[in-house]
Amino acid sequence: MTATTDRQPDATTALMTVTDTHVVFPARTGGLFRSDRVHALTGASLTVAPGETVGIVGESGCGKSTLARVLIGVQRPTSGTVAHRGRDLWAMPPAERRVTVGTRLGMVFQDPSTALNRRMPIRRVLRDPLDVHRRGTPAQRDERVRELMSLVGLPASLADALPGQLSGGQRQRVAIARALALEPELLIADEPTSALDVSVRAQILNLLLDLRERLGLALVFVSHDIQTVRRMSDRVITMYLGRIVEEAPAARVTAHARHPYTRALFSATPGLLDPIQPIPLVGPLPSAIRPPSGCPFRTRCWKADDACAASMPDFVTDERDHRYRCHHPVPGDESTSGLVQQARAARGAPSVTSLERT
Ligand SMILES: Nc1ncnc2c1ncn2[C@@H]1O[C@H](COP(=O)(O)OP(=O)(O)OP(=O)(O)O)[C@@H](O)[C@H]1O
Repeated sequence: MTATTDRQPDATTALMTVTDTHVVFPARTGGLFRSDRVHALTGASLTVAPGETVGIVGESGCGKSTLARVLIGVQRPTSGTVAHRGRDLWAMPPAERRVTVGTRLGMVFQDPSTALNRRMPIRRVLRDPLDVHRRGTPAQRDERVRELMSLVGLPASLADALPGQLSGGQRQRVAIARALALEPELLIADEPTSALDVSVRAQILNLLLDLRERLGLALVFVSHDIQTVRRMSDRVITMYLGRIVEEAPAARVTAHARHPYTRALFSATPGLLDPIQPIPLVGPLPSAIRPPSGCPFRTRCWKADDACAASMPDFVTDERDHRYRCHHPVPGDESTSGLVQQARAARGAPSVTSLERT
């Protein structure tokens, strides 16, 4: 087992390499002072290899979307670097960055209704990126539009329809087809099904899985739906208050997660662990404007002590490429019921709350 300040990515094999990135925003709401700043991302590092699927989980406001936007090159980090195949996106000439971001990286958003121009027929929605990046002849672009519609399971008869004439599921298929138009290497899906009816969610997830296989895409998947993240991903990243606190192979993250926050998050997901009892935590997520000193999870953690207030520990990486940063990691074989009892004993059952069920 090794202690590292963070993963040292291999830039020759990684598709995307994010190194020690911070994103700080001026506070929109909740700030007491005009000078208040939101620490949306703090020291985040990760790599995405070609063809792999990385899931990102964490409560609302933990920085998942900010990390996704940094990865896709639409959010410039306040500090730190983000590189595509070893080349720093923000050190590139702007024209080269626009081409890299526009053609190699694709993004699918939560709500297809707002992501698509309501006045553009589907044919134009899909042709637009091909026109902007001057791909092929006009006839080849028309052919590519037909190909894309078929790829995502949309009938050719919908080519002249407006987004408003389609169902939510069909609109999300259009958004996925548009993201794939220029054959990106990486697709980032930020809550791609949460605005859809439950009945079509599985179809869209299966479509993403199918496209991943057929096109050899890398996928970064952000969701509150932990079951789905686990099913879709090779690796799962847990974020808490702007920090990556754990990264584990998907098979190990459920019952063998080492960070207390990951265990609490998964225990609050119905049907994932046995018993179904959530690990009780104290209070709500602290403000990202004034995060707690040391480990930001310490204010809610049943294991916290003075060491946790004093410093954020370095990452420890085990032989399974499972990394976590915690002064008091959960033993890998500790049962959830044991953790529930420990948390109750440490805090006193009546005063504790559990994470919101996601
Ligand atoms: N443009 C912005 N200006 C100011 N604060 C922002 C901005 N974007 C995000 N934030 C803040 O940064 C923090 C992280 O937000 P982010 O959207 O990345 O979290 P998230 O985990 O994706 O949340 P959710 O699951 O609700 O989408 C939050 O406190 C949020 O309010």
